[in-house]
Amino acid sequence: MSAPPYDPNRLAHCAGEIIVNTRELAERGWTPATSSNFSTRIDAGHVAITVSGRDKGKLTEGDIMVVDLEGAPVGTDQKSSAETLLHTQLYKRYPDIGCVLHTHSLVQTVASRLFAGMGHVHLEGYELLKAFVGTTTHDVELDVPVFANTQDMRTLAAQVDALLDRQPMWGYLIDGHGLYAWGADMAQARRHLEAFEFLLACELELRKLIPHAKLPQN
Ligand SMILES: CSCCC(=O)C(=O)COP(=O)(O)O
Ligand SMILES: [Zn+2]
Repeated sequence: MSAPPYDPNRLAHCAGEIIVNTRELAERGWTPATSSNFSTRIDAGHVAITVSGRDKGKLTEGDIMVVDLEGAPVGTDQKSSAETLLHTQLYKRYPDIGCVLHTHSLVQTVASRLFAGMGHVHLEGYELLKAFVGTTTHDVELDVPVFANTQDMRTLAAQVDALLDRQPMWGYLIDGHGLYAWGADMAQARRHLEAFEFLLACELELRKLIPHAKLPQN
């Protein structure tokens, strides 16, 4: 049997990191009904990613596989996440990106529905905006895009790419679906994911407390 085109020790490290972090996110209820998918970069041309359809709260090493940056399986006939292209497009575009996380929390899903018509969720004035790399003050405005859901990942990936050409971002929502967030490594991607979750929850809570508040126009 020939040696794999990546470092197996690095794959084992990536798989361990995905398993531990995914279990923690699953315990929060952010990965219901086998939803969500997770990946980390192995090297310049390979990504460790969850196998499609697995219970993300019960992942073991056999539930993590390798794909190349085109999303094709490497050294396995397992089927990678149905949303693999949404991961690999980020690794391909940004050599410094090391981790992509996708979850389906209640907050993310409700916010995606509420703000879909606007095309984004407008955030401003929150101290927690400083959790996003490159933001050093609360005094900034951030629009979290909301894309229409589709089963056509090539189309969605092209839409994400087109927006990334115009606006840097650390994550986006998909309507009625969930959130994508990414970062240089697992810790940074998790920080971004948790910041999005908290800030979206704040926006939903504000609308409960002030039911007649106008949704932002921008
Ligand atoms: C039952 S969840 C529907 C698919 C989805 O949105 C998801 O995140 C999980 O898909 P995967 O193929 O990565 O398991
Ligand atoms: Zn999903």
